[in-house]
Amino acid sequence: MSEPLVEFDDVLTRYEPVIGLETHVELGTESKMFCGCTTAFGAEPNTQTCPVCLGLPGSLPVANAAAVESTIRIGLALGCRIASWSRFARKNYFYPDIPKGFQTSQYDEPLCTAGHLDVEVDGETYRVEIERVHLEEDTGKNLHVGGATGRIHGAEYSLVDFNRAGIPLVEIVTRPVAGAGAKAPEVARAYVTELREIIQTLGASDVRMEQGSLRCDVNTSLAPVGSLEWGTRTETKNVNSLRSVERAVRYEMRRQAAVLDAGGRIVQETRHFHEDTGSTSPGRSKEEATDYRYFPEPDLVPLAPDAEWVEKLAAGLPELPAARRARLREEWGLSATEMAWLVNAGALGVVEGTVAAGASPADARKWWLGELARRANDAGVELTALPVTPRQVAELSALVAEGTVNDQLARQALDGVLAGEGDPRAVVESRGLAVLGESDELVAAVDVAIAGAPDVVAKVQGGKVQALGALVGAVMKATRGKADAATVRRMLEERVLGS
Ligand SMILES: Nc1ncnc2c1ncn2[C@@H]1O[C@H](COP(=O)(O)OP(=O)(O)OP(=O)(O)O)[C@@H](O)[C@H]1O
Ligand SMILES: [Mg+2]
Ligand SMILES: [Mg+2]
Repeated sequence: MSEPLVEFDDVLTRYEPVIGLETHVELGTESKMFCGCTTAFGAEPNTQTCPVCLGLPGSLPVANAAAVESTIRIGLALGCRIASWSRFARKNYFYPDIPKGFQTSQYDEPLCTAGHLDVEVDGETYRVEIERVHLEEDTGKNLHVGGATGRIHGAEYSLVDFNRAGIPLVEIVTRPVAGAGAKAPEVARAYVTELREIIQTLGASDVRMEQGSLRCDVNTSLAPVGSLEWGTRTETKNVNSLRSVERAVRYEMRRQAAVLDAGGRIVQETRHFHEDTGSTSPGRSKEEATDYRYFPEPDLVPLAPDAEWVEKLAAGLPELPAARRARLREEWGLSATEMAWLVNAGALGVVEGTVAAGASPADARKWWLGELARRANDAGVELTALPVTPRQVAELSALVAEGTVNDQLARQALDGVLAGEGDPRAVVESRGLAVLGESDELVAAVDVAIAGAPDVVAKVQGGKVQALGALVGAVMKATRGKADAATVRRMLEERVLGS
């Protein structure tokens, strides 16, 4: 189904976009949220269930302390206020993948509230306010089988796998973000990117979007420029790549503008994102919170994290990505653009590894942002996909620093490394790339150059010292770049000028 779309730039002439992100993260705890079943991914369907996560009558849940701890740490990393008293609630709705007929979630008493996350897009900082971070449980998975199309409506029957039901799920909800204008799609993506990196740094989840351990619902609305009221949002569900987050916002902006231009109204609904076309299509019209008949979960005691524990968790937080980037920029002397480029290339780790393996930050930066970036670009691959390790790059720069090779020979050694010939030192050996010292071979080459150019020698001796360059060049050529130019120059001076 193709819908009318307004050109992206054209949208901004009449409308202001507002975005909001709900991110669900499956926590990497050993066991499920309210029972002892394992959370391991990829097992045979329905082999990781018990009466609690199947919602059998009479079974009683117990909250997983490790999941509560992870949620608080995520809240702390986002600068949230941590509640001293918090409760679970039942979110009632009927769907085959929720065995209990309700999802145990948090409603008006979440664990964490009022945080923020700053993200950078094209050198501008955007503050994304966090409304709340709460703990809930994941649903099971419906599998639609058979039928002409294999899709939900064409399926002959559906199966349900409850292995995922009850896995701890943290939901991080932003407040509406206005004022990003044309950058709204990129701000949405930058936010999810940064959030994902924070959670990864905390070790709270493996945050694999393609496996669904991090999933994003992307809310988008448009309001006429200058309007005091926000427009009606649509909610694009379960967007499962960073690129898709950006595309979903972009598409919804263009689609909604066309609806509004034609005098239509946006209905509050969920929408599905289609990777292949980058478009969205309608899902179900959205329940209001009242439709869920939320009420406090009677089977679980309230959570009351004590202040001392929360303080201890705060003190134990690792260095977060933004702080790490700021520190490395300082230590490595990178410009903001260089840092942004490295982050984008996912290459912070390889540069860090090169420094850790003994290279100076200046050398590590020179190799990765210079020669290696060029090679990756020429080969049309990611920088980190080049078949060279940080340790090998450090070895290359050590070979240059100790004078075994010059820059040109080092690049030839890199050729060998990339061709799979082994470590740099081994390649220097096997390809015979070491710089020539004041060896018999070099003395001979110097003598040949002098004998072959009496006119140049006469010029130099007559006072035109700069003419010596021609002789240096001849020696370098004769030794195929393996000589050290400064050594050659000194040897020539000794012989021609007797100094
Ligand atoms: N006018 C708007 N335009 C864009 N985003 C909005 C707008 N109003 C609210 N939002 C965003 O929509 C999201 C709503 O998420 P929230 O979890 O509060 O409710 P929900 O989507 O109705 O519930 P559920 O968790 O059941 O999906 C928030 O991120 C919020 O910032
Ligand atoms: Mg939602
Ligand atoms: Mg939500």
